[in-house]
Amino acid sequence: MDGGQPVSFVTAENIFQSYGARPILERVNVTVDEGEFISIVGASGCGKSTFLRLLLAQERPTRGEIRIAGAPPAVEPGLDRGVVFQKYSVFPHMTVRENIVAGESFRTTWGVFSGAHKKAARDRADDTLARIGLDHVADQYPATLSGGMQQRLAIGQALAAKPRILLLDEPFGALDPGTRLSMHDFLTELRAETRMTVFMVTHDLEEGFKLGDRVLVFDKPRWDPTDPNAYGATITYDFDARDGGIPFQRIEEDTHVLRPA
Ligand SMILES: Nc1ncnc2c1ncn2[C@@H]1O[C@H](COP(=O)(O)OP(=O)(O)OP(=O)(O)O)[C@@H](O)[C@H]1O
Repeated sequence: MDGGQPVSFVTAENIFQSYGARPILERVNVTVDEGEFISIVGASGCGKSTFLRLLLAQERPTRGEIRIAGAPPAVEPGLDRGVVFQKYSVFPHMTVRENIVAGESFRTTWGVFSGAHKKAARDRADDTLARIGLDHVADQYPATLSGGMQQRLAIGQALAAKPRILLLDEPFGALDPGTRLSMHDFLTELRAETRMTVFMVTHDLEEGFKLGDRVLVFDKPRWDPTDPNAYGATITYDFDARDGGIPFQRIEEDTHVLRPA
């Protein structure tokens, strides 16, 4: 913040991304303020996860530039950006507590703690586990936890490194509706505490509007029926979703983004 005004934190400027000759994203432009929660929706295969990978610097765009706090995103994982996927975000061979310690250790030079640092890291991990309601299963392995608990662990692990940006790729997609709702509350609380910037890909428009400050719709503005892969997707709508945003039904009518691909 600068004099009370939000300052652009993440910027995507004229991003194009192609795999071989196939365009996936084209002319993606967006500016995000620190602390905003950005939901990303769009048809399957339109490049939502690709956009997250660009933010993570796992890939470089074919054209255009991503900037985080004024600089290209660092290639090292886990320093300023934490990531959670629908599945497989935690280490199955580590206990719950070890997973949290591992999340924080991404901030260290070598990715490991030693001596007194290790003990302090375990204590901090126990605080985090109490915070996310998993202290009673600290010594268990992830496979023994429910889906909701595993995703809470994954989010706790991603937050242990104190990232400024949290990237969520359909984090609740595999959970039953009740667990999903309690995860919404959990994420809302965590966000109020940390004021982190969040990008969340979801197939659930209601979830996107409920949690997001803005909902970005990725879609193909140009479409060749004889060659569906001829053009890439871009951000076709950028909805203000604060205070409930625009009603779900209207989005569906206006954009058709949820039509099956
Ligand atoms: N490394 C890659 N090489 C070639 N093609 C890729 C690569 N990664 C992704 N793709 C293709 O790019 C397209 C966009 O993929 P992406 O996963 O970003 O879409 P998405 O919108 O996240 O889809 P979904 O909603 O189904 O998860 C897909 O057709 C995918 O097959």
